[in-house]
Amino acid sequence: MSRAAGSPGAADVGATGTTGAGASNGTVGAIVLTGGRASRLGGVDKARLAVGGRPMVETVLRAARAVATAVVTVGPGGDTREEPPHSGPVAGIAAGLAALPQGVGGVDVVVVVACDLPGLDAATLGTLVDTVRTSGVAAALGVDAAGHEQYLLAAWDRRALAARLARLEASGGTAGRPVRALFAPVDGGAGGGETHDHDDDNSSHPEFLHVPVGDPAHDVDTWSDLARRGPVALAHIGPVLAAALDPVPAVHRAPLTAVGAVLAESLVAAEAMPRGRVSAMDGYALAGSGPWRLTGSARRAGDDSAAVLDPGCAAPIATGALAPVGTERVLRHELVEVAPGTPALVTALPDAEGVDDLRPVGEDWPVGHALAPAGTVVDAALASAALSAGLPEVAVRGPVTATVVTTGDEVLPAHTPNPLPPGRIRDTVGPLLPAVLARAGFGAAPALPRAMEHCPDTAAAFSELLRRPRAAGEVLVLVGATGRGVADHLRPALEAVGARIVVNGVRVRPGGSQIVAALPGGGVLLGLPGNPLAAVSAAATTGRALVDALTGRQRTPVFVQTHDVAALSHPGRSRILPARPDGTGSWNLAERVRTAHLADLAGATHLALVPEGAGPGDPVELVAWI
Ligand SMILES: Nc1nc2c(c(=O)[nH]1)N[C@H]1C(S)=C(S)[C@@H](COP(=O)(O)OP(=O)(O)OC[C@H]3O[C@@H](n4cnc5c(N)ncnc54)[C@H](O)[C@@H]3O)O[C@H]1N2
Ligand code: MOO
Repeated sequence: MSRAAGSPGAADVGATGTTGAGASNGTVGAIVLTGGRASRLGGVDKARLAVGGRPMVETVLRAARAVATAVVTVGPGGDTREEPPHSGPVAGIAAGLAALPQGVGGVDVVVVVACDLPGLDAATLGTLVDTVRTSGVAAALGVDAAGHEQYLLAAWDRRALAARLARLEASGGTAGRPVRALFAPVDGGAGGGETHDHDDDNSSHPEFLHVPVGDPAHDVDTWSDLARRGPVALAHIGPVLAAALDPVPAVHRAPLTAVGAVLAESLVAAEAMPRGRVSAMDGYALAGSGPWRLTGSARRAGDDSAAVLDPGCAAPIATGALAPVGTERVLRHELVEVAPGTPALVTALPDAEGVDDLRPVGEDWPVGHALAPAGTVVDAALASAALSAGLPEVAVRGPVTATVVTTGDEVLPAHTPNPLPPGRIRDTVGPLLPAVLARAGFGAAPALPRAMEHCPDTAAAFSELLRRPRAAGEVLVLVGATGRGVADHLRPALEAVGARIVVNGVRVRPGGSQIVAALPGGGVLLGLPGNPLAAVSAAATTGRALVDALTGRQRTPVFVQTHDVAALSHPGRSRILPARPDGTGSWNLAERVRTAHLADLAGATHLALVPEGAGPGDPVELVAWI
């Protein structure tokens, strides 16, 4: 995790800032925990994950600075660190407290917050601080609307926090302790350790108060937590979809009918390659040492008769033929000389030194050899190899299928002749989407051009379309209506039919308004923005991530160095730009694109994914879009 941007350095600790929102009879300090391994987020730098366009840690720091005169970040690159590193939040809080100003003029209330609270605001922290000050409890902690405690959203009486940390330190140390240990009952204390709702009468003098704060108590622990908070980064679509959608069930298929599907299990050879001792060349099977008498009968591929070759003898043998019993070596005919006679004599030429054209059983692979891991796409070569390995069937998922439906009452079929009525346009993207989706990994594109299904701009038509029963793994690809305009029925219809939205916008241009949702009738919706270039970009990128999520496909991305990536990059969102080879091993990216047509994509075989905030020399991912 990098240092929290804008976090105060050690010199800033104790600097004067905004005073607490509560009745102030001392100063407020804040400990912001930025560490943690983010294991359910694939180990990303959680603090820097952006929600609403701002890294979560910046939101939390902004709120903390509004109520506290001293703010300490604890974590890698922060003001201080837990000891030892990665020893958990309690050790982090101990390190943070030690870094806050002590003694006269020091803090009397300590706010303890995690960095992953993107809904946090100053008012919430002010309420917690006020609660501690006015009630005299050890700590006030936030709870969400469902009543779940958020231990890392609390305001503490400094002395109570110090005492509890000292107690834990004395009984095994603070390292590795769960944060709830700080709230554990203290033996002998009247009402010790009890937590009470804020509204309770406090006759039993609880040590802790629950303060209902609602959304600010929701942390981001998973990809689904992140996606619920609005547009996700282009780079995070894959993990967000994988976390939100179940893969389609695995089925068994004959290898050649599984091309395009994804291995659900590793492909393990049932038979060795080769299965028997066979000749790699047309030549002579040889037994014992030479010269050899050519007495054996010729051996052809497919002949499994019980022929025996005696020592000192040779027999003609064909490529792929099983060697007769007794064969010790095979030499291709270029490497021997055959002298006529009765019998003829076979002699090895000098170049035969060290050569043996007899293939032992399992020379290429033994029984049980894993030819490809789960997640591999079955291509023609792998299907063929599965046959070589004696597999009548392979376990696969997919291919998933796509049904393309256009929207927009202004959109007329692609073949509509001139003159078009004013304000109307032709469908210039629907007919080619099947090919783009096929490139992304969906099942084979139907023949083009084909009649597109079109959904009229009415709420009823959208609801009917979204409710229609669909097979698992069928993706409804809708073009347009993803916006929030007067004619955009998709979002209201998704809500009306009870769909589960899993991606609600992506931080990318073009294509930012795209939507992915699990549909009530089965299947998944991929809502593409209506502008043709945005639709193609989203189909190529989110489309392939959907295939990955639904099939378990593992892909190796293609990264390249390009010219001017830093100049082309935007700080807050990715860009998708047409890419063309420059003829010298690098790529030229279009500087800008117009999205209402595909003219800027003509001749560009690839789309370049320019990461947000890219620096000079940063790699760019290339996606073959068609
Ligand atoms: N207030 C805002 N308005 C819009 C924004 C925005 O951020 N704020 N973003 C713009 C961008 S960028 C896009 S992309 C679109 C996405 O919205 P929709 O998915 O609802 O797209 P539509 O409004 O349905 O269509 C947009 C555009 O594309 C034309 N279109 C639609 N389908 C086809 C087709 N099959 N073939 C050719 N052209 C098509 C449609 O006529 C519109 O002109 O929102 C912008 N607005
Ligand atoms: O998604 Mo819009 O067309 O960014 O271009």
